[in-house]
Amino acid sequence: MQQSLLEMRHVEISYGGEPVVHDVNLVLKPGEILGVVGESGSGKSTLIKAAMGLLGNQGRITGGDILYKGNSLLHMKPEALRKMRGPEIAMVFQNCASSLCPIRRIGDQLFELMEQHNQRNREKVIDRALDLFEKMNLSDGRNILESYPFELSGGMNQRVGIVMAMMLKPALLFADEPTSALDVIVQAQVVKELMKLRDEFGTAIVIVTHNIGLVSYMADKAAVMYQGRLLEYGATKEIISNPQEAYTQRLIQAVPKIRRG
Ligand SMILES: Nc1ncnc2c1ncn2[C@@H]1O[C@H](COP(=O)(O)OP(=O)(O)OP(=O)(O)O)[C@@H](O)[C@H]1O
Repeated sequence: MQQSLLEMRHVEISYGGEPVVHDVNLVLKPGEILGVVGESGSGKSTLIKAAMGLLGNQGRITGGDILYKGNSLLHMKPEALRKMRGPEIAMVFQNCASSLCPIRRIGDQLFELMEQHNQRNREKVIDRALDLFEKMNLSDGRNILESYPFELSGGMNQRVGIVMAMMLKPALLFADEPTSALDVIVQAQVVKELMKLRDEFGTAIVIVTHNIGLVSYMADKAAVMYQGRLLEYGATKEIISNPQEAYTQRLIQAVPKIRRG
């Protein structure tokens, strides 16, 4: 049987001692896409922050365990966890531009990132970046490397953020609302490009979104969160075609349908 890449077992997460995520159980296999959907405050981002070791001072995993490739992340030293971020587990945020330094060229930021992981061969770094830019439909990669973030559009910066996250070939990519700041046409393009990355590199993706339509389109598995609990979890097709919970039914019904004629 294929080993799971990420597993959450009865996970409880608290801020300031107050539990906000309760008893979450999930399994993600290599190359799978999991869509985590739910309303604001339901705990979606908290789940992925916990797996990245980025809960901050107030946040703690207060119950259960999170395993990556069979190893507990809870018992990992902060330094080991830091080393995993990038080459093993990477993250894309809602607004990648804000995590880029506005006054430094994209290329310099890329080299710095790679240097932190002991990859100092500039030619190799450029080759990898240009290849990824192309996969993300950014045709003029060399020009982008020379650009500052403010010179690029929101969609371009978002793609740059995804390229940055993919530079170290992570096995797992967390994407927290990666397209919600973009207009709908660019959203659709970025989603397709994310799926292409999964197909080409076998990267598993956990995508957090409010949009169950997006989950239906791209995710193999779906997790519906409500008030810190996993309300429904399973194969996306099953959940969309046969939702068990009234909340999931409402989410599906709320997706606008376009009728012509
Ligand atoms: N740093 C923090 N300190 C205290 N409470 C927090 C903190 N971050 C999140 N919370 C609380 O944890 C709960 C879950 O929040 P979380 O951000 O994970 O939800 P979410 O589903 O990702 O929401 P959104 O879609 O708005 O991003 C909420 O009640 C929120 O107020």
